[in-house]
Amino acid sequence: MTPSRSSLPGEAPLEAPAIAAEDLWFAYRPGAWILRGVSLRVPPGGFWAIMGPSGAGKTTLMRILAGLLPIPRGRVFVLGHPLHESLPPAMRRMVGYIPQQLGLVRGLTALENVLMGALARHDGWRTALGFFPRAEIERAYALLDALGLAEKAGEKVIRLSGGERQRVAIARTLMQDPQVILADEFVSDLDLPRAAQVLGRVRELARERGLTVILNLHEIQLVQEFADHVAVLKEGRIVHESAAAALSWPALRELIEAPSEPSPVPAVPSLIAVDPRA
Ligand SMILES: Nc1ncnc2c1ncn2[C@@H]1O[C@H](COP(=O)(O)OP(=O)(O)OP(=O)(O)O)[C@@H](O)[C@H]1O
Repeated sequence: MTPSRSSLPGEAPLEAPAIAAEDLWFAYRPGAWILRGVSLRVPPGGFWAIMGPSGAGKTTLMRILAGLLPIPRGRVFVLGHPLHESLPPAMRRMVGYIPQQLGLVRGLTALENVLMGALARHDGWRTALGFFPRAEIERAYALLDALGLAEKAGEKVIRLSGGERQRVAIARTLMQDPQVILADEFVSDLDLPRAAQVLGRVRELARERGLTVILNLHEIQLVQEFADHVAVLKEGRIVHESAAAALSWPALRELIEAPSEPSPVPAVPSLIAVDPRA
């Protein structure tokens, strides 16, 4: 069941969101709630930014949406499937997650890293040993080419610049054929012009493919230029949502500096999550 309500008489049908969270709570340790009742609905094809101060819970939220953390309380739907129940493996491939540290294998080449994105489609021993069908190799190369990295395909990741690595990570995620991309501050190591270049390309590719994208971003200029919608997370709660262009830097600062309102604590104290990967 998806969380979309049916439309009222005379109203256009409501589009089911690509990602929806309903009253999502999360704690790494008993009682220390990191997310406190987060609700959001990201429409298909949306290009959303999540902003907020350090420690607000942005990475935690991304990891939950990527299916990497348990959901102790609340409901999350990805492409209409309930993530709080079990998500079929085929659905997991529909969600591409780019962590802040990118998760590339530095000793492998750019092309080999991109091919990793196809692993889930080929679970035989040949791919485990690095033999990919020719068509996949050509696709991986085409993706690197589309991101301006054709001539770096054979270069080991350890020898690439920060921006080149970011583009390899994007190519690897696209290789997975996702419908949703979740990217966690993946351009934070770049200066603004280079971050803008990478984000511009990601937006183009996302539009061409009809992807839904959520990015954790720190720079308001990048949010205004590239995102169509922004949500601000503070102390585990969404304190603002609007069109990205409508959020100014002074307004963001005011939101972040405003005194926090107390939030009700969930009634079931035993629902505590532990991060198994921590
Ligand atoms: N594995 C973990 N175990 C325990 N606490 C954690 C773990 N990961 C994060 N936290 C805590 O959860 C809170 C939110 O962290 P999170 O990384 O989600 O915030 P963030 O908004 O992404 O911050 P930043 O912008 O600095 O990356 C922080 O107080 C952090 O210390």
